[in-house]
Amino acid sequence: MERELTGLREIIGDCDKEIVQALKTRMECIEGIIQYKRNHGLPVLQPEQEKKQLDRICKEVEGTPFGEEIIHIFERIMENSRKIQAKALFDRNILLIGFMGAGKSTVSACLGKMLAMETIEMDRFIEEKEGMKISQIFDVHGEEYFRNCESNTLIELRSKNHAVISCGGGVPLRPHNVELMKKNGYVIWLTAKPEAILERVKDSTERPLLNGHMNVSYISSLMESRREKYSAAADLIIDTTGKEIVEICEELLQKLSAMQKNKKEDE
Ligand SMILES: Nc1ncnc2c1ncn2[C@@H]1O[C@H](COP(=O)(O)OP(=O)(O)OP(=O)(O)O)[C@@H](O)[C@H]1O
Ligand SMILES: O=C(O)C1=C[C@@H](O)[C@@H](O)[C@H](O)C1
Ligand SMILES: [Mg+2]
Repeated sequence: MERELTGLREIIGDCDKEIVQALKTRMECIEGIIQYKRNHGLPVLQPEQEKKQLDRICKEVEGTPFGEEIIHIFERIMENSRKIQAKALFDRNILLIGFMGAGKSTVSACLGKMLAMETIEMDRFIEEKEGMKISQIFDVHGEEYFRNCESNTLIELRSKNHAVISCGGGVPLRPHNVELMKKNGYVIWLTAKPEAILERVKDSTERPLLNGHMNVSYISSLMESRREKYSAAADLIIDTTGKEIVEICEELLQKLSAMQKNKKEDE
């Protein structure tokens, strides 16, 4: 009986060795793919390719016991492959800035999934720390206090090195914040036409600066007054008007890779 158990454990040990070897080979292939994509200016991530691989695995395990568990393991393998690709392609944080409703939070969530990167919402981070919603912080402590919370959060986030950070809409207003952001990663400015912004945020009361001012003319003038500040902070600008989220993320990744490539060639 005991010998049978030892035998089974030995087989598991051999399986693990084979799995480790196969994973090493798989990761090496991923490194090769990264290099190829870089050299040929191809999109960073190709979700249709991942879907093809997963379909292949599903067929392979069809009707076998543990099919569901095996698929689950492969999903993790693919998630980690995305992580390796993203780490190789982007060596720094990605910080999203822009007007309220420009899509920073939505794009950040989508990018985080695509690149298997950690995502950080500055507004949520502050809400958790202060134990109240942004609108309450404005009501109880005033805007200046909230702006100090933003600056302190940026200081805390200096320790992050591979995250997508969705900044509050007003973060680039302070020059010192801009300095911190630029040191901490690539700053991407998401823009949208005032009409599109209004359409996106008109039913929400969560943005204190817009409460009582839900109209295109107010949004336009506040946006205009901030344009120079956003522009000074931005490494890259992406117009989101009329675009789907995935489309925006793909454009962002394409432009970011090209920018990184140019930067490295200049160095
Ligand atoms: N490209 C888009 N097309 C249509 N709707 C969008 C787009 N991007 C975001 N939205 C929608 O607009 C709303 C605001 O988006 P989101 O919260 O991501 O903006 P934000 O830039 O994070 O705003 P804030 O600065 O207030 O945090 C959400 O309901 C979201 O679903
Ligand atoms: O643009 C702004 O000033 C703000 C944007 C939101 O993300 C919140 O940070 C807050 O509502 C202020
Ligand atoms: Mg947001």
